[in-house]
Amino acid sequence: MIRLGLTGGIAAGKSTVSKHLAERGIPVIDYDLLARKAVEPGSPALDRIVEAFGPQALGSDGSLDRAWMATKVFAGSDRESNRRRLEGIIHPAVFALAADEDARYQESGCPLVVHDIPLLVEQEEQTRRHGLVFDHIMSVEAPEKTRISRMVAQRGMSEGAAQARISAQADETGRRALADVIIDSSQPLPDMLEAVDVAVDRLLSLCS
Ligand SMILES: CC(C)(COP(=O)(O)OP(=O)(O)OC[C@H]1O[C@@H](n2cnc3c(N)ncnc32)[C@H](O)[C@@H]1O)[C@@H](O)C(=O)NCCC(=O)NCCS
Ligand SMILES: Nc1ncnc2c1ncn2[C@@H]1O[C@H](COP(=O)(O)OP(=O)(O)OP(=O)(O)O)[C@@H](O)[C@H]1O
Repeated sequence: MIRLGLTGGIAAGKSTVSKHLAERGIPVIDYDLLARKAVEPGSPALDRIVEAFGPQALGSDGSLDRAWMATKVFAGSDRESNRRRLEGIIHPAVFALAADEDARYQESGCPLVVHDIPLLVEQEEQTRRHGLVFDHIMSVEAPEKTRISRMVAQRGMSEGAAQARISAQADETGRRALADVIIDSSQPLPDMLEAVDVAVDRLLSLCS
């Protein structure tokens, strides 16, 4: 089974690419989704977050207050230590869930599985520790100013909050150092998806 790591900075277009690949019937493991699953009400990770950050971490419905948590880990002078603390709680659960999903796809004989993982560069060592070694890495890229305007226009984020997320992540150089496929998401969507198809078809043909 080919394991393709799909990465990119925030709002670069990873989900657009992974949705397209899923529509082609290719299995996708979505780490943002797993990170939400890991902190569902009743989960050990959510209990640990409350222990670490206090009851303000919970909204009135008892689930993680994501907007509050985002201000703790992406803004303020303690953001880096807070982020490390939150990641230390959530990531082990996320990578364990991802490894389980990956194993299920492997058992069912899938030729290719995509790991949609925003923090692939930052967490490369941790993925390896969970036995997740990528045969290929696709990085989806767009200029910072394009990504900021996407976040502002489509997600209602302030420019500062958008910039803060970018600053919390590896830069393009870090991603390029690992990637063997680069997808430019500043080109028109049909062209971008065509480039994705060409790259993925090539990977599939290499293993047949
Ligand atoms: C802080 C949280 C609650 C904010 O939630 P919110 O709904 O605003 O964002 P969401 O989870 O949808 O993430 C959106 C994007 O933010 C970026 N992002 C998320 N977590 C991080 C992080 N720890 N470091 C850098 N960028 C991050 C990614 O590009 C991600 O695609 C949430 O992002 C979180 O729990 N982060 C820690 C878990 C994590 O690292 N997730 C990334 C996948 S493993
Ligand atoms: N080639 C493109 N042309 C125009 N808009 C695009 C293109 N690719 C992606 N987008 C748009 O950019 C926005 C961000 O894309 P997407 O949600 O896929 O990013 P992401 O990398 O998954 O973000 P996150 O890191 O938050 O998960 C979306 O509104 C998407 O429609």
